[in-house]
Amino acid sequence: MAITFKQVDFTYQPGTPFETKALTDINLTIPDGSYTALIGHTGSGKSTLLQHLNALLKPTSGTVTIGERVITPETSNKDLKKLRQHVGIVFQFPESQLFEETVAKDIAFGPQNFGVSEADALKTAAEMLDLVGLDQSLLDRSPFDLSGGQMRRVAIAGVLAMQPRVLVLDEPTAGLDPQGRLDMMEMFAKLRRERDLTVVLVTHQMDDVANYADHVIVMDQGRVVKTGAPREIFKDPQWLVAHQLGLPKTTAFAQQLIDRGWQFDRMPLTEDELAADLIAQLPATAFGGAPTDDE
Ligand SMILES: Nc1ncnc2c1ncn2[C@@H]1O[C@H](COP(=O)(O)OP(=O)(O)OP(=O)(O)O)[C@@H](O)[C@H]1O
Repeated sequence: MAITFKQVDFTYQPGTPFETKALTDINLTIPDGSYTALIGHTGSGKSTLLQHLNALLKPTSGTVTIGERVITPETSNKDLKKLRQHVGIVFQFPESQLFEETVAKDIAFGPQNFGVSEADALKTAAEMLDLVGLDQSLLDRSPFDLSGGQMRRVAIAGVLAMQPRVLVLDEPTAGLDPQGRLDMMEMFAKLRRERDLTVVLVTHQMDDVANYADHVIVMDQGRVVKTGAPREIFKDPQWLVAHQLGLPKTTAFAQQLIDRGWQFDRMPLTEDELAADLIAQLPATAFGGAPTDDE
């Protein structure tokens, strides 16, 4: 499901001494089926933009088109249920929103709220638990007895239980250890493949952008300052620094080599790409020479 912003402005608390303009003239498209990363330094407007993706916030001016649905400043708060079902948002630290006495009930809560029978919602809960890589034996446990990583997966299962077509992730790996982060990111990649989802990832982790995203939106001071494929975004390290953004580790390493006279046909983004480029440039003897027929 594609999402398009046209000339969107958003102001918090307009007409008060606390008035803050958070979005200015946003024009962008999140392509259907894309894995879009939304990046920008603190306060650039990412969370504000994210809340427009399912009309939790409505533009102060301009339009947001989500699939067939057009949201304008005049859109009523009624009748947004379907939209909220289609666009599932996993907020930061989603485990803080768990509240039911069992994992199964917590995951089933959303569908039941949308009129699904208890039996069907519990069946969905079991399927979703599987989808997020947790064992069925957890269904009857209290969510508060689980580890932090498991709790987060349960919260994500609750969002997936609504069968969204767009999954929005706000810093989903915050607070996890490196292995937990990798597992979580791999889980989203698998979910996207298996469920044909459009994914929107808000992140400060440039490695995740390089490894997973196919489309990037860069924000600065409430404006979109660049959009493009990761390779396009990361090819200009000075521009990134000027916008207080880092480079993926692999790209930063390649940049150091470039500064020492190495050349790359393309800026390597992932470890695999860097390894392939380095091997191609090193003399075969560096690896003990190419095997001969005698060996
Ligand atoms: N509820 C609010 N009321 C008033 N101003 C707000 C509110 N939420 C955010 N802002 C302001 O809007 C601007 C954009 O903030 P936003 O949280 O969208 O940025 P962000 O890029 O998500 O930041 P971070 O990376 O720290 O999460 C900032 O100037 C912020 O202070």
